[in-house]
Amino acid sequence: MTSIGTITVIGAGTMGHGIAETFAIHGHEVRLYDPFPDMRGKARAAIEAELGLLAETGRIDAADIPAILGRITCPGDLAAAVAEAEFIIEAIPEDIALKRALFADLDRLCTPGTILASNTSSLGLDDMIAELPEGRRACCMVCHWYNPAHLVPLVELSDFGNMAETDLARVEALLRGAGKKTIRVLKDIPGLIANRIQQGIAREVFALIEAGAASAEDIDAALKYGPAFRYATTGQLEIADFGGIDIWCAVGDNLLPEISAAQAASDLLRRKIAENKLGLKTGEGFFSYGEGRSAEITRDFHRRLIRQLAAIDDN
Ligand SMILES: NC(=O)C1=CN([C@@H]2O[C@H](COP(=O)(O)OP(=O)(O)OC[C@H]3O[C@@H](n4cnc5c(N)ncnc54)[C@H](O)[C@@H]3O)[C@@H](O)[C@H]2O)C=CC1
Ligand SMILES: O=C(O)[C@@H](O)C(=O)[C@H](O)[C@@H](O)CO
Repeated sequence: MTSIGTITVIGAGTMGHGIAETFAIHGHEVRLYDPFPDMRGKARAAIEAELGLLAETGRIDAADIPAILGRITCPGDLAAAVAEAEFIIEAIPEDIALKRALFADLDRLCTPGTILASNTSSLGLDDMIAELPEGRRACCMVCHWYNPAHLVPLVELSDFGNMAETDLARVEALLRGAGKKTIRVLKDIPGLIANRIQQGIAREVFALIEAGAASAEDIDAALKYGPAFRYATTGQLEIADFGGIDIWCAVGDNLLPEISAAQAASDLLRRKIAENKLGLKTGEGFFSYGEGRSAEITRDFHRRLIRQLAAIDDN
């Protein structure tokens, strides 16, 4: 099986910069393309800051940082960014029209056999590539990373039977070689696996806040020191086995009629959007962060995740 060489990441935002950083840390030449120069600049600054914290916490050697940065180029021209690339992943905004247009551009610009992946959170692969020729569609997949991409181990691979096994195996080897934990999603279901689970949890959390069941701090603490604490080392199906499937069945019958079955995002989120309380990026969401503390708070969040990484390294 031939390993993947040059990698191109399209979209240098929240996810794209971390994906590019991850591949560069693991020795790959990476082109990080974005049409907006300011985004390319912000991406490089974010990568440098994150590499500094990885070095400070011993995850990488500080002496390697110049070489890692040297493996990342940030072209502003799409054709140049994708030339000779063997694996391309897009992390552009979650907008089906944008993604369809980008895949059409990639079909025009890329050599046959180039693997094209989407980091989409919720859109269907087929919706993005339906207009592409059959041969190009057979090289398309979803490759869904979690935020922050350079720290969260999970990457969900999903081709829905669309790709040759050899190509899927090459991507799997690429990601595992970059320290990621991959799973294969077998059905064309929007949101894949972990996002569907996560949205189910978030739906109930927002419903509990709306109902005034507990404070925001306590609801987050309940998750952090309860189920999420267990989930860090033990999956839900194992937990059901350990707790007793009969118990999980009985409790399910009692509680499922009681919990939220909302079929749309909570109005609580819409009210906060209307108040421009978008979270850390506007200084307030469910919690208040004050002005100009985004970098400090993000660094603390990453430091917590790095400690968590150390804990699961032995798993
Ligand atoms: N933010 C998150 O927590 C996660 C997001 N995702 C998915 O990753 C994708 C990207 O999300 P984010 O990184 O959060 O978005 P973002 O808004 O932070 O970054 C998107 C980047 O794409 C660039 N861009 C816009 N139009 C473009 C185009 N036509 N061609 C190339 N670049 C373009 C923008 O300049 C921006 O830098 C979305 O599909 C999202 O659903 C997946 C996992 C987590
Ligand atoms: O949480 C993540 O990192 C990913 O699962 C995402 O796709 C987005 O954050 C999404 O879950 C937001 O709803």
